Amino acid sequence: MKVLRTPIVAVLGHVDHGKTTLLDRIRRSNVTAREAGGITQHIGATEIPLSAIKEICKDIWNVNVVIPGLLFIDTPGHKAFTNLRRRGGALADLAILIVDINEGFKPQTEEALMILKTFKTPFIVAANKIDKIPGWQSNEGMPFMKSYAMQDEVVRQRLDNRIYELIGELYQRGFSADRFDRIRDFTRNVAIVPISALTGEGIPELLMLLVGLAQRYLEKSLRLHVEGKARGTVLEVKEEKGLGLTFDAILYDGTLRVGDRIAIGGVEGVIVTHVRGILRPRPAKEMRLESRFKSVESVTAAAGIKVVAPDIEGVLAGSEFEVVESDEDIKAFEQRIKQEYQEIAIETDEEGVVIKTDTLGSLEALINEFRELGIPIKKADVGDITKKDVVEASANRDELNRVIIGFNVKLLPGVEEEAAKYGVRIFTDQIIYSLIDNFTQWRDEEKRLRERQKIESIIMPGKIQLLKNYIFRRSKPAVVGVKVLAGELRKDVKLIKPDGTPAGVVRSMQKSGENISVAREGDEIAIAIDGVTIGRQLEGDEVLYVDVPERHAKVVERELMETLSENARSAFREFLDIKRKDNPFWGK
Ligand SMILES: Nc1nc2c(ncn2[C@@H]2O[C@H](COP(=O)(O)OP(=O)(O)OP(=O)(O)O)[C@@H](O)[C@H]2O)c(=O)[nH]1
Repeated sequence: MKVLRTPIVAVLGHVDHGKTTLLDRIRRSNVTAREAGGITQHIGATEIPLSAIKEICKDIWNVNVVIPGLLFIDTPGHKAFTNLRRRGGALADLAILIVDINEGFKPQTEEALMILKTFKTPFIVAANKIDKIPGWQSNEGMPFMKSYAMQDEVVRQRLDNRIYELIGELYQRGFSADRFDRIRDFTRNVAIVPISALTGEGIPELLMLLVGLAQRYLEKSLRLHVEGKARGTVLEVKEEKGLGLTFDAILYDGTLRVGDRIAIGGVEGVIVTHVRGILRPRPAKEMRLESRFKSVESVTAAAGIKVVAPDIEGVLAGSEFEVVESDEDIKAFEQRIKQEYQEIAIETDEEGVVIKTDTLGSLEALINEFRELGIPIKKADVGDITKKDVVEASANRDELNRVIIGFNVKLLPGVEEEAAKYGVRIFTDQIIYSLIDNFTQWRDEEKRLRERQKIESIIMPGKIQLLKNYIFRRSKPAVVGVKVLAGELRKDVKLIKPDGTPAGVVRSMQKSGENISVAREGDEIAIAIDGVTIGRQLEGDEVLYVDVPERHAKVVERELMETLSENARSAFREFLDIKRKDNPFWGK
């Protein structure tokens, strides 16, 4: 028979949308479910064996399942998710994205989605707090479909409307989703299960779908070597009274035994030690006993355990460990950890921003998102922000890249002063989504500002008509009424005639008796022109063009055409024709 390991499930979602309540509810479940097969408490995780899931779902159970159950990681949230890694990705095999159905999407919902996308983790959306929908009649622990059928028509409508909103939100972010009972192909669609973590409604469907998803998609990766090499992820290192230093871990592969030699990722490289003891929590009813743990000889994945081992001071939370039998094994482990780190932490683009994060997982998610946005990355690494980072960021040619993005990291002393000195901007946040949002907003605003500055310093095309009936003075300077036919006219620009000959410099402009510095398409104004005499170089009724300097004309033609009106564009083309009549390469 195929032996599949227990899939590991994480719960993600915005603050207060109900992650903890859902985990609590699943942990407590109803009494019969607990008696049915023991929902067992692990270290850092809760296991619901298949028998207990079947009991919770008994009204609707219709699947053929060979996975042994589900293991929920007890620490909810994206941090737990991105911190806990295993070979090439996140520790969790599956995720529940919990969204308060009455509030909809929030920043951390966005963030969770982003992370799930990065790690390609299959997930189900739990639309929580349906009991708060006005008029909802709660039915403790009932399957959603059954409880839904018992609600008033208007209440059902209210719920459906909110589900549609969620579908819309997910659609905008590239996910096709629907209420679970309307989905046929779960490979293409994200299922939304309406639940109440408080009353337990919908939890039967949620669990059953998770089991179904695991069974369908993960068979290959779950078909592990329960007998193979033990591998796991460290949750945290903890001092335990009477035991000394221990580490809590999730074993995701193989069987770990007391006496096994293990290699673990540490602050300063790989640590090699051996398992002195494996502890599991005592069942709740034995809680009064002296110790909270019981010692076991071996344990099989997936499981949450506490490991007693010597020399583990430097062990890094979130890193992997593996049983090693020989020196080659240790080397291979070191190599793999290094390679994985190198694959993620990058030092590539010559020009780009600097990214610093707290963990490899969050680094991976951020890099992924920046790549998708097309923002260059010069350096990405785990750790606090240092002066060296400031120096690297400041070496960028483009100011838009003189930026450090910090997720959940500190600024080391002196960094702020250094950044101010070198004109480096630092963005930090504890939500990836807001971090990216703040940065891109700044970047967009900065770009707009530049564009404006560029436009303001560039002499833009313009075409004017002299008005013969409004000649106020013939020379020194000539003062004459004009109409701006296209583009704009500024003080101090030179003018030319359609044959390319110079027609003086605009010294000043007046509109309705007021001095102005710029006139736009359609304006009728009086201008003073230096360097010409009306009756000699000018008749006083001709069309004139702004003499855009060659360097400016290049910029206009290459970059600013889109900012011009239709009229200004054709006036500019006429102007270029004049200039290129004798020199076809003018302004090219
Ligand atoms: N009415 C109702 N309230 C709920 C439900 N689920 C959670 N709550 C309440 O919502 C509040 C927040 O729930 P938590 O479970 O603490 O939310 P969380 O997502 O774990 O929040 P953080 O741990 O702060 O991120 C609590 O007051 C819960 O009692 C539900 O299904 N219905």
